Amino acid sequence: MTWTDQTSTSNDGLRPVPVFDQDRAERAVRELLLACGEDPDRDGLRDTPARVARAYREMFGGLYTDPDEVLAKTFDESHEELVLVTDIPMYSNCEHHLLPFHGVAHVGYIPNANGKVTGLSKLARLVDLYAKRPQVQERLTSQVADALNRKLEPRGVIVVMEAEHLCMSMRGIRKPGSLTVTSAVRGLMRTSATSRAEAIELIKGRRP
Ligand SMILES: Nc1nc2c(ncn2[C@@H]2O[C@H](COP(=O)(O)OP(=O)(O)OP(=O)(O)O)[C@@H](O)[C@H]2O)c(=O)[nH]1
Ligand SMILES: [Zn+2]
Repeated sequence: MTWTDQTSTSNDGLRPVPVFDQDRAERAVRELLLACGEDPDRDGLRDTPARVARAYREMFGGLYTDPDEVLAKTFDESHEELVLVTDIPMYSNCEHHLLPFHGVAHVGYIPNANGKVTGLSKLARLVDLYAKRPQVQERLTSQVADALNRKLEPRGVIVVMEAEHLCMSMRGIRKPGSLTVTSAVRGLMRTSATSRAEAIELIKGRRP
């Protein structure tokens, strides 16, 4: 496991996790049900540990994929102005409560003078990949921006995410509908107020 941003370790905190351990996850879910006072052998729960484990394998699937592969293919296109994909649906899980946060991501970049651009779907793939990890929204936002910055060497990058955190809606402080907005800007998007304002205007402007 060599990719640069991979920081996950196994449960013992020592080794990187190369693959999802289905058996271990099933045992853990069974333990959790027992800890809650449930009977994991009753009809409705019998298949639940396996199901939950499979769901986690899918939801944390981004731990097992190299983000640089997503951006491996680039095109030479002489476009040196903003490329922006807005409203990319985003589902992640907060690493504090393992509860979902979900919303939309807006991802934009200004290609460099060589016009190195990537396929539009790759921006959404990148959001997906990083979202499918135990996350905090700030890190998710930065990781998408940093991956684009590293691989495309663009003149600027902007990533904005808006999400509702279920750990704030269905439990704890219980504020359904509250939105957390995070942004990460790199290069020209950080240094040029005009470039940043143009991108933010386009992100905001699509709303009625
Ligand atoms: N900064 C940040 N905080 C998050 C994110 N997702 C969840 N949290 C917060 O993580 C914090 C964890 O706080 P703790 O005090 O350790 O846990 P807690 O007792 O369950 O906190 P409450 O949610 O306030 O009940 C909470 O304030 C959550 O709102 C995130 O993506 N970014
Ligand atoms: Zn949380």
